[in-house]
Amino acid sequence: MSPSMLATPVVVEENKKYQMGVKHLCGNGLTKVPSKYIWPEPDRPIFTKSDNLIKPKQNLKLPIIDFAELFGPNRPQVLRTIAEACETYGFFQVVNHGMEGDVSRNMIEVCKRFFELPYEERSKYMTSDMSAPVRYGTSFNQSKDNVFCWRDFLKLLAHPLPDYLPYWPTSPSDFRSLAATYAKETKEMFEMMVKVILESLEIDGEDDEAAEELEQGSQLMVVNCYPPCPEPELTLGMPPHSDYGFLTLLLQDDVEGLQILFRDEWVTVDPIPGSFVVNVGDHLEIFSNGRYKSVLHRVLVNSTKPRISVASLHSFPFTSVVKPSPKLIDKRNPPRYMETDFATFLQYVSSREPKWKNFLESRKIDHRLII
Ligand SMILES: O=C(O)CCC(=O)C(=O)O
Ligand SMILES: [Fe+2]
Repeated sequence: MSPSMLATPVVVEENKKYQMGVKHLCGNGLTKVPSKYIWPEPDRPIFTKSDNLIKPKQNLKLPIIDFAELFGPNRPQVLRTIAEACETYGFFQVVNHGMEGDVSRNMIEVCKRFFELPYEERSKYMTSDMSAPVRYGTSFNQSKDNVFCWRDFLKLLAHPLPDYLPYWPTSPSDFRSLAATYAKETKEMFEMMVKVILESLEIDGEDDEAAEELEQGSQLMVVNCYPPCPEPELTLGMPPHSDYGFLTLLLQDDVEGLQILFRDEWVTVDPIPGSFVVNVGDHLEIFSNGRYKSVLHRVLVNSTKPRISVASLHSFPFTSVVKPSPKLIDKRNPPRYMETDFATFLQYVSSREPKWKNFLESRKIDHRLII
C-alpha cells in the first residue's frame, strides 16, 4: 500500500499546511519545530556556545577580491587569487564591484516586503512548472522533499529581461522596477566576471564562442527567505547542494547563515556588508574541465533574526550544450565530463532529489573505465 493511501485526513491537512511555507507556518508563533522540518541527526548543523550565544561552529574568511584592483597594476595578482579561490574553495567575495549600495539595499528591502504580503498574494506565483518565469514555493523541492527546509523562495527568470518582466510580481508596487534594476546590474557584473574568469583560466580571447554564449545566457534570480526558527539546531534553511550554472552572485543581508564544505567540514561564511559572494557552478566546473570546483554549500537558520538572500545564477542559454572548453583539452588533459544541456538537467532534477552533487557526478567520465 502506498503511503498516501495510509494518510489520514489529519496528515493530509498537516501536509497542506507545510506546502504553504514557513512564513505562513510561523504566522501564529511557534515554539517548536514541527517534525516535518527535523533533519536526521548526522545532517544537522553543529552549534557551539561562545560569547553566551549559540553559534555555528567555525567561521571562514573567504578570499576577498577588490574588483577595482583589476583595473590597476595588481591585475595579474588578483587573477591568480581568483584562480586559487576557484580551485580551493569554489567561492570568493567581491568588494568594490561597482554596484551602488542603494541598488542592492533596495533589492533586499523590496524582497522583504514581498514576503510580508498576505499568503494569498504570494501564492499566486506557486507552480510546479520548473520552467515558469516566476515561481514561488517553499523548502528545496517541495514535491519531493521528505524533510522540509526552513525556507520560502521566489524564483524569477531575468534574461532576456523584456521576455520575463511582464510576469514578475506587481506587488509591492515598486517590486518590478527595483528588481529589474538589480537584475540588469547583476548581469553586467556577471559579464565583467566572465572576462576575468576566462583570463584567470588563460583562455581569454580564445574561446569566443563560450564568451558570447555567456553574454546572451540565462539568468535566474532566487530570492530566499529564512524566517527565525525556534530550534535552529534541528533543521536547515537549505540542504547541501551545488548550483547548476556558470557563476552565482549571492547578495545576503547582514545575517550569517551560508556554510560551505571545506576539507570535509561545514564552515560559515562571514558576511561582509555590501559585498557579493561569488561561487563556481556546475557548468563552470565542466567548462574548466574540473579545474574550478562547484562546491557544496548549505544554509543554517537562527532563532532571532529573519534572513534574506538573493542568488543570481548565470549561465549559458537554456538551449546550449555545456562541455569542457576545447581550449583546455588536449591529449594529456582529456575531457573529464560529458556534454550536458539544460533539458537534461531539468529532467534529472524532476526525477530525483537534486541534493549533494548528484547531477555533476552523473556527467563525469571515469577514464579508468575507458580502454
Ligand atoms: O542563502 C544563502 O546564503 C545561499 C542560497 C543558495 O545557496 C542558493 O540560492 O542557491
Ligand atoms: Fe546555492
